[in-house]
Formats: sequence, C-alpha cells, structure tokens
Amino acid sequence: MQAGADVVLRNGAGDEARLSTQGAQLLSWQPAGEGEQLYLSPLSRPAPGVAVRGGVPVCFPQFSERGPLPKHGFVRTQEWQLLVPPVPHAPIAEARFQLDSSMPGPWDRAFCVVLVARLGARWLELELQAANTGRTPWSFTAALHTYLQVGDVRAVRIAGLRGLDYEDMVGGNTLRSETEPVLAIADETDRVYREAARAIDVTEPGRPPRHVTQQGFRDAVVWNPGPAKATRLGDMPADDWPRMLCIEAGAIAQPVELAPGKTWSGIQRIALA
Ligand SMILES: O=P(O)(O)OC[C@H]1O[C@@H](O)[C@H](O)[C@@H](O)[C@@H]1O
Repeated sequence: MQAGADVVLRNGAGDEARLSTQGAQLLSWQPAGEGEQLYLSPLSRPAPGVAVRGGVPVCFPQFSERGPLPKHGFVRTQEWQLLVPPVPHAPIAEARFQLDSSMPGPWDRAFCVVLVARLGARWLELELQAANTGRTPWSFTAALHTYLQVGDVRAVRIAGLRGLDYEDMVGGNTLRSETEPVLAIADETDRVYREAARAIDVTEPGRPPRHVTQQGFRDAVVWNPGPAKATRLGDMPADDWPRMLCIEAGAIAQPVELAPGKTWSGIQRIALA
C-alpha cells in the first residue's frame, strides 16, 4: 500500500528537495548542478507504519531504545499534515508539517510537533519544534537522523569532533573522549557526541565538502552499521553500507523537559561549500 504523499520544494536557484507526509521525512536533496546528497535505500518499501531507511527520519519523542516506546519513537511512521505548502521558485523554499496528539497514539501526552524544511541555495535546513499542549510536564529525546549519501564511507573524513565526550554504543556503551582531529569510518560506528555545538565537516574526494551545523540540539550522532550489521538490517542492500553516513542532530544524553504551554526547537543545517 502507498504511504504518504510527496511534497516537492524548488527554490529560485534550481535546487530541489522532496519530503513525504509520512513521518515528514526528507527523502531527497539535490542542489542545482550537484548530485543527490542523501542516501535512500532501494530496498525501503514505504507502507503505513513502516519506517523508511534513508533521507532524514524524525525521531521523537524517544531516541533509539532509550525508553518504553518503539525504537526512535513513533512519529517517523505517522502521517503528518502539510500545514504550509511550498511556494515554487522562492529564494528560500519552505514547507511546514504538523502532527499532534489529537489522534490516538502510543504516547499519552498532549503534544504538537512541527517540522519546517527550508531549502536555500546550496543549503538545506530542518527545524523540529515540539510544544506541550497539555497541563502536565513531560520530557523527550529526539533526533534528525540524517543519512548523507557518500561515495565510499572509508574515504570520508569527519572533522569537528575532537575534544568532545561520546557514548560509544559499539564499545559496550562506554563514555570516551574524542582524540582524533579527523574521524575515519572503517567498520560499525555508533556514537552519541555530547555538547556538539561546533560545526561538523564531512569531506570526501570528488564531492563538495558538507558543513553540518545545529542549534537547540545538544548532541550529534555518527552512525554507520558497517559490513556485519548491514547484513541484518533487512531494508538495505548489505553492500550499501559504504554508501551512507548518518550525521544526526540529537537531544539525547539529557532529555528535554517541557512544561505546559512551552515550546522547544532544534535545527540541523547542511551547507555545501
Ligand atoms: O534501524 P533504525 O531503527 O532506523 O536505527 C538505526 C540506527 O540509528 C542510530 O541513530 C542509532 O544510534 C543506532 O543504534 C541505530 O541502529
């Protein structure tokens, strides 16, 4: 069964992005004159309630398995409402999606989440807003789970993480400190870098460098399943692991507490050099 409707953003510079109303998930970003920037698994079969492997899934109100809800929360498999459709050829094309607790779901909190996608010339920004529309406080963790498309992850260099503490989920969940000025990926990597306020630069031969910044989100995740885990994912070709690299903006190590009537916002922006 078909899931979600496509929403296309086109700006005056000729850049294009495509999102789905299922999960308000960004699926494609193609700046004018450049190739596709996001990885989307050819084995992903969109269907109601099924997560799509690739693009930018929105993880809310739970990151990964750090709580009782389904992994990465439930909004990535829900149908969102397109609030403001994009205006074609504007200098910055924008679309706005919303999901709230008026529909019964697995989380008994009164909430409203909004995802704003903004497409500028050679940059793309996603903003996640969360509002407590009820009378009792609640807390959440969240992430914008960005799958960058890369030629070969083993040739990619990731700069900007040195000096940060990170939770190493591959190395038995230990807390370590990043000593490398530049990170290279050779095998499974699954790390939550804390207080990642600095820019992360992703460079590889034959592609313009990608400059990833974030606001509101305190943590950043670097994830690649590596060859062994990739064979167990089921919705991605096993030999595609070198073609993707997740650089995620997250509110993870310290859950965000939201009082009644309050709103939180977090942004991830990717710019091509
Ligand atoms: O397979 P999923 O549910 O989309 O999750 C993918 C990965 O998402 C990452 O954010 C997590 O750090 C990994 O631990 C996890 O495996």
